[in-house]
Amino acid sequence: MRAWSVVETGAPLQALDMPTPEPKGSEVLVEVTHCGVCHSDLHIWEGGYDLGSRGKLSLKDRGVVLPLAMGHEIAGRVAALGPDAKGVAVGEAKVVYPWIGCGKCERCAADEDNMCPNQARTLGIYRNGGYATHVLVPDAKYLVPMDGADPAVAATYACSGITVYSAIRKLGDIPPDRPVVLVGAGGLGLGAIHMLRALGHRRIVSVDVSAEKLEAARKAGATETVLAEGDVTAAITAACGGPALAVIDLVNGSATARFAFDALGKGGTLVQVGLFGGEITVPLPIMAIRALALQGSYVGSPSDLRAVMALAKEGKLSPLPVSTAPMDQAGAVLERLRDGKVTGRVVLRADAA
Ligand SMILES: NC(=O)c1ccc[n+]([C@@H]2O[C@H](COP(=O)([O-])OP(=O)(O)OC[C@H]3O[C@@H](n4cnc5c(N)ncnc54)[C@H](O)[C@@H]3O)[C@@H](O)[C@H]2O)c1
Ligand SMILES: [Zn+2]
Ligand SMILES: [Zn+2]
Repeated sequence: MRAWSVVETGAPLQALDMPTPEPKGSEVLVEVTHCGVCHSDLHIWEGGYDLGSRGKLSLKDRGVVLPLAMGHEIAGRVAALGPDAKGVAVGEAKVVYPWIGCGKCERCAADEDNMCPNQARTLGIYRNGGYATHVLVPDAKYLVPMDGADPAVAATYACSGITVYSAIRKLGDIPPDRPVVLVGAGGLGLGAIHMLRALGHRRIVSVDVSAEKLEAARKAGATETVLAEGDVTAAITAACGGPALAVIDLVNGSATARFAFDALGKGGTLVQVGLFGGEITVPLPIMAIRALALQGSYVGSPSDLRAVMALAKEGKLSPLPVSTAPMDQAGAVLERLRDGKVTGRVVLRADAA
């Protein structure tokens, strides 16, 4: 097999040839057909997270070992089965749930792998992922049937789809006409617009630094857009017709979290999803007096992936704008994403490499 791998932080990816793994026990070998390029891959490639005054969370701190084939938005076909693999057959088209936990703890037993304290089996971060011709999946239960979906779009549900689905649910019960503010109109941001619409929301305020991204947000169904310059808090308040009660920050850097927090009105919730990094300080009496909630959100569960695939199958979820590129162009795609030149998602195609 071949894996387009990070060998050194920030250096070009290298195509490494290695023996194709033979699945043991309940493992399943999947031949990758598609893999989305997520901004989280960029954070890995660039070497870690910015923790503001606490410095940096490096790959070493996170336990990420190089060389690594990144890629956690994987679609493919079952290529080989371990002797104990059940409920799956060679040749079947699947989306891979990559946020795999230890498989032994209470959270994993409750179908909450993304909340497992030990994520050592997560594909594309701690184990080789989908920037490769093949990926080894620990168990067939992490494979969701493609069910006739476009694999290039369905691949994106494994991260951006479930991430926005899970983040929206953390806002609680919001009436369909109450505005939901989305900071960032990239892969996740456009996905979140489609998801909000699929869930019946009618007012969506999209905020981004790029006029071009805001144009894409309007096409996707945002009802208001705010260019993130000048007094962004005031612009968000104006777009909402008052202080915001529901904000999802899909960038979550020092600047965006600041204006997102400041835009919150009484009883408002800010869900923090992005990993751009940095920090904000919050005035504690304001938190209390306004009864505000700050809530982090990390990807989604295996059942979230099944729920998102079902929404798509019912025709409720418009597909994220996806363009494809050959797998061997992964490094160039990462550079375009870093430079803000990607609208929607780029999905790598293994057969085109
Ligand atoms: N918490 C999670 O579970 C989770 C899951 C997936 C991705 N992420 C993170 O979410 C973030 C977004 O991922 P993506 O794939 O959508 O990235 P992307 O590069 O496709 O989109 C980022 C968007 O943010 C905009 N932006 C950048 N700086 C901004 C600013 N200061 N103000 C307003 N807009 C700004 C960009 O113009 C772009 O449209 C990344 O940090 C990624 O790592 C988190
Ligand atoms: Zn991702
Ligand atoms: Zn676990």
